[in-house]
Amino acid sequence: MQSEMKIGFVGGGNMANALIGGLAGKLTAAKNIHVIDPNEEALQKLAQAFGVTTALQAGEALRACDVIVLAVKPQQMKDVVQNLKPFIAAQLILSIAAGIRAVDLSRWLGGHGAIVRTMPNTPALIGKGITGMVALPGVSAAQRDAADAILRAVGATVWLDDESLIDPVTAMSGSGPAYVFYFIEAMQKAGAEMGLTAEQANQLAIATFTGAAELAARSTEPVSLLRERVTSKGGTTHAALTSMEASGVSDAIVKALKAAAARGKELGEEFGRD
Ligand SMILES: NC(=O)C1=CN([C@@H]2O[C@H](COP(=O)(O)OP(=O)(O)OC[C@H]3O[C@@H](n4cnc5c(N)ncnc54)[C@H](O)[C@@H]3O)[C@@H](O)[C@H]2O)C=CC1
Ligand SMILES: O=C(O)[C@@H]1CCC=N1
Repeated sequence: MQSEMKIGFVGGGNMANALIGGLAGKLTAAKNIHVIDPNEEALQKLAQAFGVTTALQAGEALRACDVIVLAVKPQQMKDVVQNLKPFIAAQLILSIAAGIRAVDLSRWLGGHGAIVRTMPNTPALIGKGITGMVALPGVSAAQRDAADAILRAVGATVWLDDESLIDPVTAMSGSGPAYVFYFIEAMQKAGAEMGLTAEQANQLAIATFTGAAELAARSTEPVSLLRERVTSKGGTTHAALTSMEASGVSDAIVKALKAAAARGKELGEEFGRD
């Protein structure tokens, strides 16, 4: 059932598009979604695609919102939030920015307590996102439900007790779609180098990813067992996995995710000062 929730977006870029795609006309009517962005082209695209209302800067429409989603780059957050301050009263503030800590957002907003920090991902665009979320103690049960409803409109939600775990979530599912695309690109390249057409390589790589991921999602058994079932003794999979182990692929992936989490923490320290 559609709610009457009024949702403001500050920033109408990639991630706002992904979220609005799942919300407009579903959780709430498109007219209840208001987007602020200084980029006129971005606003036109959103208005045309979803029928949301837009403005180049914050105004009364933002003040009337129940929830305001902060969807600008971490580097811009402090300036953006300080300019929003005159328009913030009781609204729930929902940040999707990597790194930026809730306590810094609260300070920039003069001690605002109703803040939920989240980390969604781009599959939200097709309703298959997953979002890690954490609430400041000043968030009411109703506001927590509203935040959950917004992110559940575009996929699954995982609530965290400890804000520091948002950086690992960012490293896994926030940035994760890029690792999957990277792996698919490498498989496509291999297929093409071995003589398949680009179209065949594309079809084979993507169907393998979606099929294996669906199998893992539906299985009650550990993923390692599913892997072993593909790996015949002395066979082709064994040859590939032995080569990957020799190249340190698993260790490299663990190292890469830790680098992403460290960068998240660093962004918070770098752009959350004063
Ligand atoms: N792209 C992704 O996969 C994910 C991104 N995020 C987070 O989402 C946030 C936005 O990222 P993207 O959408 O990828 O970036 P983007 O660059 O596509 O969008 C940012 C938007 O903010 C707008 N903007 C700049 N100054 C503004 C201002 N003063 N007021 C309002 N809007 C302003 C820009 O014009 C742009 O349209 C970031 O903080 C990022 O960490 C979180 C999860 C996944
Ligand atoms: O790369 C980034 O910083 C953002 C956060 C997660 C996905 N994209």
